[in-house]
Amino acid sequence: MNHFTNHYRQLPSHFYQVISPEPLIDARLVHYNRSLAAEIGIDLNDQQIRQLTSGEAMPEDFTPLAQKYTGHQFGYYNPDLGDGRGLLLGQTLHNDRSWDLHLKGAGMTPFSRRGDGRAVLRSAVREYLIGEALHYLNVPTTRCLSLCHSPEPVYREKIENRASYIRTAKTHVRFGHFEWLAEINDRASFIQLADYVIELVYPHLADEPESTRYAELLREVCINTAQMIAKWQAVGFCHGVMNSDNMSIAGETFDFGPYAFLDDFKIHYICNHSDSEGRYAYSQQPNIGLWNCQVLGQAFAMLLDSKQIEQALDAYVIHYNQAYLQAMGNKFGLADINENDRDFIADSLILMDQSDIDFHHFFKKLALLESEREQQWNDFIGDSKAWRDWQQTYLARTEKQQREHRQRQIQQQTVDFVLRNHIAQEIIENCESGDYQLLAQTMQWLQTPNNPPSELQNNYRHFLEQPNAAMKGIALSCSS
Ligand SMILES: Nc1ncnc2c1ncn2[C@@H]1O[C@H](COP(=O)(O)OP(=O)(O)OP(=O)(O)O)[C@@H](O)[C@H]1O
Repeated sequence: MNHFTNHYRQLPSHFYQVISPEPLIDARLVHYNRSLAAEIGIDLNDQQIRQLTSGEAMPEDFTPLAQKYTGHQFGYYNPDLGDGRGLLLGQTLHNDRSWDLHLKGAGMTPFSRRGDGRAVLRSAVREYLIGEALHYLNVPTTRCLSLCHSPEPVYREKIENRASYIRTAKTHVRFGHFEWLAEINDRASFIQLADYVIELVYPHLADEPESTRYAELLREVCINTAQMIAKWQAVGFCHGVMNSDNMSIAGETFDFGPYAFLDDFKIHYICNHSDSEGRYAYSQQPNIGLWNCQVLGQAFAMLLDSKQIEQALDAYVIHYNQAYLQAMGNKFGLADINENDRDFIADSLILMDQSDIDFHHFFKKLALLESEREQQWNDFIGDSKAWRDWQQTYLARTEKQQREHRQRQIQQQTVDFVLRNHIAQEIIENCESGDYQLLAQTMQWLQTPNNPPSELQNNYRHFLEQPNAAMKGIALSCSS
């Protein structure tokens, strides 16, 4: 039995505008994420979820509303943001937990500015897939529950099909919500929002005295953000649009732009074609995470002194560095990971960058090094002095480790099925032609990225191999 509500409505009324979604015409249900539905206690049937996702009908306990927020986009403050094409329907309550349900592509709102309030199938499918991919890679993330497709034309750079989808998150409160309340100097509302976030996401802080509660909140948000970004780096995920309105206060990966997983390892890889200066390049993600936390810290100056803010930002740096070292050390199969390994990891990545080596395949082959199949490693890495030297360093670093342990450790971190852009593109094209089968299969396959089922290995071998040059860098436009 579902328990729906919309507790965001407890907050002051200038936080949102209540709006009805604009239903999709002739909407078809593309997919219903039943494993997520089971986790969060949703027992709607196919017809009900189609009606909800298309905006045709919804349980009466929901109150769709567009949230007001602001944020820094590409480094510049934009005061005019808010949900321009999505509505927070409300929450489902299950096992003493609350999950936001947000309908994206729901039509125009007072925050639409020059936009049409719509989402297109292409970007909807991409967001749908990546939430699952990251979730099963153990990266905190928002995920999608259901997706609808309509033949209604929507103009982007060409005519596309309209779509709408339900996104779930611990909360849809973004860094930008707090930036907005600081900008309008609304201290009382700021405290209300901070307490709302604590109750929902950081309930262990609820009993802290006021003098430390909000400092702790900022510190924990910084730590969660740092740990999330360390995981992005380790799985080779590039977000693409790390604007502060796209940063979740819960530390979940949120609002994916033209994201990508790395193919050939390029430290400064830029997945967003609009990002001409590489602000959001792979190498920049940790620093931009800190930059966004600084922006959030400035907003929290409403309640905190500069020392408290500095401590929170210091916590970001400390926790990022710890989490990154641990995750990358694991990836290289190192035991007793310590500070000395930091240079080894950095040097290894520089060499990979110079050698045009596929990020994911590198680790797969590394697991074979020193085994009876070592030839495969040599064939993969090629015969160069730089790599022979590297191999010596690596073998010296790992010589006291049991070979089987090291291999198992690497294999546990190695991803065989990576949601590369060419895979997403093939699925999008199938969906656009009305065939949703491959999307459904992929949603299954993403659940075991380290252990691809034989069906995937037999029928979609090109999903598991390094993409060829033609498939690399598929130009995925930023317009969504
Ligand atoms: N087609 C559109 N119509 C109206 N507003 C839009 C449209 N596309 C984006 N926006 C608005 O522009 C701003 C930035 O867009 P961005 O792409 O970061 O968000 P989004 O993907 O639309 O939504 P979310 O952040 O909830 O995932 C947001 O305020 C968003 O609502």
